[in-house]
Amino acid sequence: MRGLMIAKQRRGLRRVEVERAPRLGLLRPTPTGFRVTVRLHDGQTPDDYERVLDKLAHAWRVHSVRLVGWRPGKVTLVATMTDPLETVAGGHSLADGLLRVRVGRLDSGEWFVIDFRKVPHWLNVGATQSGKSNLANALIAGLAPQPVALVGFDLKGGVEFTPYQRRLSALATERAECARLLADLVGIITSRMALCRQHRVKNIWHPRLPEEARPTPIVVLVDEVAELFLMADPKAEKEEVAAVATRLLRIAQLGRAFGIYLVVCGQRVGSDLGPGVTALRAQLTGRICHMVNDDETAKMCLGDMDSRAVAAARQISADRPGTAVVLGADSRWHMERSVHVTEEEAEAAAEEHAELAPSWALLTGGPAIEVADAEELEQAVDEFAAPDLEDLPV
Ligand SMILES: Nc1ncnc2c1ncn2[C@@H]1O[C@H](COP(=O)(O)OP(=O)(O)OP(=O)(O)O)[C@@H](O)[C@H]1O
Repeated sequence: MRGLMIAKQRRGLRRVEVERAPRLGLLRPTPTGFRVTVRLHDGQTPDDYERVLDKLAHAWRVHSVRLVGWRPGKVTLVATMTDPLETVAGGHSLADGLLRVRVGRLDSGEWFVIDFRKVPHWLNVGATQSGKSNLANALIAGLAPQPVALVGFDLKGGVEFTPYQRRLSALATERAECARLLADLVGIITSRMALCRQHRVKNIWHPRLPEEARPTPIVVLVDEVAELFLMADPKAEKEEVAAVATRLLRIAQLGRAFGIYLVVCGQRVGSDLGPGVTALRAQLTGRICHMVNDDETAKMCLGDMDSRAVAAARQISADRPGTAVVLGADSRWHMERSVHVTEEEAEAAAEEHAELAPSWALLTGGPAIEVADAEELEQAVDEFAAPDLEDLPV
């Protein structure tokens, strides 16, 4: 490792960089390798370690080394002896508490948990055969036994989500149907707002809201999102696309507080699809980038947070489907591989828990509450809602 030293010269003092051995603390074993705290030399920062993790892995003869945390003057490194993503075993319950699903393993060996209450909306991107549907299967299998309503928007003509229909509260397979379901979902938000207002709480999870009044959380899975925005005949379709885009954006902006969560999957989410997609993408803070065909798509998915994340996504190989770069609750990026969940397994889970699917009528009817001032309520929705899509930057 490089450190800074003050070197004496004939005409004064000069700072020079020198190679210095890391000051390692005790090695503590983990299930997949070891963890160690390193004291930084004067002038070193955690970034100096981030830059040489590959070199450390070779020097220590381990599969990988990751920097998992730092305190002033110290960094903590985790070394993994073998590749934990080689195979990710299933065969256990994926549900991990309300609205939490253990969908895969991180390269640190820990579970990759999608926790909707921490990160409400997710973007799941990847080329064909990269593992997007497998991740959706894992989510369905993990959410099916939970008291959660599931809604499918399947723009592949229904081939993705129809097998799970008995556990879904609603399924839309065409854009016009999606527009109607989205309008219903905005209506659900409106009535949940009224409920929260009545109980003087800011969200449906507030302890002051009586348990019996707490509405069922809804997870909305959207497959092939580009199909919602592509227009063969802009003149005829513009209005419908704008309605879909505005409603989706409203749900993304307001959903968290009112228990509506989005998982948006697709091969492309580029701004070429229109300003609605750009605005929607900004609201989807959880990111999952499977193998993609170009840098642009990886950047669109992962943002410009860290060029190393984009480079890592571009290195995912086609013979490792289900592998992805993920960005979640801790705002750091990780390599992940999802648990392999076949369509048959997800379908079996959906069948087994079909009785947990609340009917759409029940969800849209909402609890019996008085809307004191419907006009004011509408106004509140508008206040939070999306700006005019025409005005959004592409
Ligand atoms: N984690 C995994 N482990 C092992 N195999 C996997 C994993 N994830 C996906 N696969 C396999 O890779 C193949 C492609 O996966 P999947 O259908 O999920 O990709 P996709 O991105 O949805 O593709 P498409 O867009 O073409 O529908 C499938 O045969 C699937 O079983």
